[in-house]
Amino acid sequence: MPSQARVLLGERARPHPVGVPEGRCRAIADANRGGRREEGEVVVIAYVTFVPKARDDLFDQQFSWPAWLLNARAATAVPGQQMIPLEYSPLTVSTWTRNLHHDSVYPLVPGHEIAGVVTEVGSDVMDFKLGDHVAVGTYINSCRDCDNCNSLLENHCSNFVFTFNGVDTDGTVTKGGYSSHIVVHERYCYKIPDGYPLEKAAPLACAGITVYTPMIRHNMNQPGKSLGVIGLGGLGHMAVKFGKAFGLNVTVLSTSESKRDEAINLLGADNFVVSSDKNQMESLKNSLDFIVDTASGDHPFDPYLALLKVRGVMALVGFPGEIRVHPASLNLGARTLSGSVVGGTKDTQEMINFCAVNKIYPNVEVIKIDYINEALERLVNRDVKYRFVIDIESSFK
Ligand SMILES: NC(=O)C1=CN([C@@H]2O[C@H](COP(=O)(O)OP(=O)(O)OC[C@H]3O[C@@H](n4cnc5c(N)ncnc54)[C@H](OP(=O)(O)O)[C@@H]3O)[C@@H](O)[C@H]2O)C=CC1
Ligand SMILES: O=C/C=C/c1ccc(O)c(O)c1
Repeated sequence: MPSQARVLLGERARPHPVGVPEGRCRAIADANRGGRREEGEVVVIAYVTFVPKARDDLFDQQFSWPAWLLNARAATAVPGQQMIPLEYSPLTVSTWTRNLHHDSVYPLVPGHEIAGVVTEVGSDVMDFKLGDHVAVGTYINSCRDCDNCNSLLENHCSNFVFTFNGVDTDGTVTKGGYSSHIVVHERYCYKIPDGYPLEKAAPLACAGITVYTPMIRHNMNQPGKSLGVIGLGGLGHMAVKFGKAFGLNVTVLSTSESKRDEAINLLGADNFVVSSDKNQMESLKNSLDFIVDTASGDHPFDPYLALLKVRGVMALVGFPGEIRVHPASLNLGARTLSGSVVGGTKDTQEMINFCAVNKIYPNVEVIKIDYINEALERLVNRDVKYRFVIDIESSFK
């Protein structure tokens, strides 16, 4: 019988040692709970991303920065246990953190792009050992019995458990990576190859796999094909990197003229189009094999679908409020509008290995915890290239 996976975070809440301005956050005393381990689980303490998208929600009375500050502190204070200190934690606050689904359970500890070092392994763990560098992504459990799980497409298991704000098989609400450590079944843990910078690894576990999956599924790893990337953010910049590594002709479709130079000269995109410029969009019509739509906000779909060749595919990975498409945008040219969500465990490990071999690294800005409010401000203003990563360990030194 497979052992049950759990994600369990910091042991005890303590007064946090880092000053955070009054009114910006509120401490949660009961955010943590005792850690338990079972066979088959590894303990990971890590770096986590931070990507808030709506400022007000971040200061929601029950969403609390100190929740994870406290967790991070507690990690170093638990005696007698080998654990992985949380080192970097990219800031990502997504739909759940914002309670857009109205299902958030508080206190809420986010963080679903996690990278760290294994400090403890359960007796049944086969593939990991102490000291391994590992990542944990969007989900930490699934039924392990359905067709999707048996195909290692656990991301489509109807019982998959989100890394935070999910209800695990034992009824507990999961807490994410803004924490001292995470205990996770090895199935949902990915090996980071030797030499891969740990502080850059966390975004692979969500941003990376989310764009890699539809690109592979739609055979966009064939050199010479043309790729459009809507939205140059955490996901979009990874799509550009994968596109170039696959030998594609990459066009960035952005709302921000200010990103042109970076897209072309740093990320290596072949073309950059401001989506509000009708002439630029017109010149691209019927030219793209595939588009990956990473835009986080509402936007029209018809102008982008018009850029696809006959039988071209646009894969939606972002979560706009709604999709409105004129039927002719799909019927004429037999175009497809598809969707995708993160990726399975096999594909995730494959993607990480691909990144290591091809030296594909997410662009991150490593920050300490006391920079959190400035980071928030900059995130709101889309001023980050392309993930803030919190160096938790150093923040407490
Ligand atoms: N399907 C899945 O499995 C997953 C989905 N997501 C979703 O993907 C989306 C992107 O995430 P992430 O990359 O981290 O977010 P970021 O905030 O890092 O980037 C999103 C980018 O979208 C563009 N954008 C924002 N608003 C609009 C708008 N109204 N119209 C057009 N473009 C817009 C901007 O790029 P620019 O300035 O270039 O226009 C922005 O930089 C989010 O909706 C997120 O929830 C995230 C992870 C997994
Ligand atoms: O089931 C849907 C999950 C989507 C998702 C995963 C990760 C992330 O950052 C999101 O914004 C959405």
